Amino acid sequence: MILPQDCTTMADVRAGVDDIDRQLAALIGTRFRFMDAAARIKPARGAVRDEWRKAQVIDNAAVNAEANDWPVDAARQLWEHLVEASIGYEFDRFDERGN
Ligand SMILES: O=C(O)C(=O)C[C@]1(C(=O)O)C=C[C@@H](O)C=C1
Repeated sequence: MILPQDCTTMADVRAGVDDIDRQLAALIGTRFRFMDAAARIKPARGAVRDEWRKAQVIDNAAVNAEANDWPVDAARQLWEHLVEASIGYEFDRFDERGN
């Protein structure tokens, strides 16, 4: 894969971005498989949304962004959406259990 510092055209840049996005999609897919597991393991529907853990996950995302040299505010916004999407998905999977 081409490195950012080696890009000389926008085609190079976009090929790099598309490759990164494919990798992100695979990782996010694996993250959603953990939501399948959470929906299977949690004892009650009321446990699906956990605001304390949500705050911890978003704080972790901010620390990880800073460690990898990208904007902390962007990380907080992205993970806010990611965790809310995960919660919605987890509710759907939990409700499929039927108990
Ligand atoms: O840690 C959990 O309890 C999860 O179900 C995972 C997760 C997340 O997306 O990281 C999703 C829902 C909870 O509100 C908190 C965090």
